[in-house]
Amino acid sequence: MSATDTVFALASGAGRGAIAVMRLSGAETGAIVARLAGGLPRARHASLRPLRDPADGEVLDEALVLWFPGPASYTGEDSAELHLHGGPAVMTAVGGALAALGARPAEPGEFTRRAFLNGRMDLTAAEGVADLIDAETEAQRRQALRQADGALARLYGAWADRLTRLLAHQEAAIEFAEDDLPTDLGDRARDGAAALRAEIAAHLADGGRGERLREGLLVAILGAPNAGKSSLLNALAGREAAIVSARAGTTRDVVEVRLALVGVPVTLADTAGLREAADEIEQEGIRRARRRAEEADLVLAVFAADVAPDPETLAWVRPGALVLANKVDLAAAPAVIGGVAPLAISARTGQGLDALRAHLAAAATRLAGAGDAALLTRPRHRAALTEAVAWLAEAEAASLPELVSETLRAALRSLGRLTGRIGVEDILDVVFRDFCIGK
Ligand SMILES: Nc1nc2c(ncn2[C@@H]2O[C@H](COP(=O)(O)OP(=O)(O)OP(=O)(O)O)[C@@H](O)[C@H]2O)c(=O)[nH]1
Ligand SMILES: [K+]
Ligand SMILES: [Mg+2]
Repeated sequence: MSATDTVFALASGAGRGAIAVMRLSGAETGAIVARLAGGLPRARHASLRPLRDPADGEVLDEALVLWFPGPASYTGEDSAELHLHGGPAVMTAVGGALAALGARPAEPGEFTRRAFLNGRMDLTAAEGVADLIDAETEAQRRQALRQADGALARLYGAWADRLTRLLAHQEAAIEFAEDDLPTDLGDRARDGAAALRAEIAAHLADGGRGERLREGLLVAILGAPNAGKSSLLNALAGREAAIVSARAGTTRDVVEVRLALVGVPVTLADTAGLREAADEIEQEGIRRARRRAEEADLVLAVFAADVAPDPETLAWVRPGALVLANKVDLAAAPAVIGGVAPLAISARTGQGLDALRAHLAAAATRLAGAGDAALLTRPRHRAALTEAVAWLAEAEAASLPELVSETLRAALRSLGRLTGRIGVEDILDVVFRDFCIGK
């Protein structure tokens, strides 16, 4: 299997549909499409053609054929699209004909991988394409589109360019020192490293919003048995997702629903009521409740207004938790619970739920709101940038010029891994373009 094979894949979803899009990419695309469609249409113009079986000339389908010669195509290679009638038999027949003509089925992500290998996009943009396909909500879609469009690629590429220039200055400083010429190039490299480090550090200090938006927020509902947790989940979800009953210990497992709040995907988790349970299954449910709450971005600590607050749930009244007094249709909400003024709600009558939704929306914006900023979205980005910051700090502190060079080079490698772009040649290019060293 080679990256230079001509590949094909169904670009639209599998199954029946009005139209299915079969996509091809690779050097043989033009020849294969010409054989199948009796000639190549004009580049980037849709043309209706019969597709014929190369073996016996039988018409397989009438298709819209689009021809995208490289390098101005998605993959950078010669590519084509066949818009077929969307039935399984059509797909099988056309797929068989393409294979008979020498193309092979593409691996998952292979079109985008080729686009990356051909320099059509960097790694972060390729990740953005994947995220765009997976996006469930508006805010996710905007963030993914921005990234696919190269927002992170431009930011990280500009940092890599600056770093390359600093490294070139530093190398030149070493050269000039050998010639006993006075120079402040070394200081300039060090100052530049400090400035760059501050910028990257500021980008890292985003509170994890981009990553949270990509992953979605986890909100866990905790409380004593019968506090009304499942009732609250159902009220917020707008459907009977969890069983509600007057019997304490109804919920045994974690019940989750997906919601979108201000465009942020949220998993709302209802859990087993916290108490000293004798029952083995209930104990396991409570263990799961606690584990989910530990993982949660936000805990809703639910108390019933008509009973005294239980110590198990009080232990979860900590910064980052939202304290709720439920059943305020039965009794007035206490002024404070665990030192915090609770939000008064009734899962039964709906009282206070709009205020709760507003609180949740504000939390979603605070924790995962991207606004217009290009935020990092993956642990991979965070790890590479954290590494670059550490190398830059070493460069600033290094006393030997060679060590400054070494550490700047390491920082550049970290950025290079992030974008998949930087090789040593880039540094050499700048050294020889920006400097006339004269020896
Ligand atoms: N009056 C009143 N009753 C409520 C309210 N919320 C829940 N209930 C009732 O309280 C009882 C327990 O509700 P659930 O939602 O099952 O409580 P839970 O916290 O999920 O209980 P477990 O799953 O056993 O931990 C049910 O009879 C609900 O109808 C409320 O706001 N007002
Ligand atoms: K219950
Ligand atoms: Mg329940």
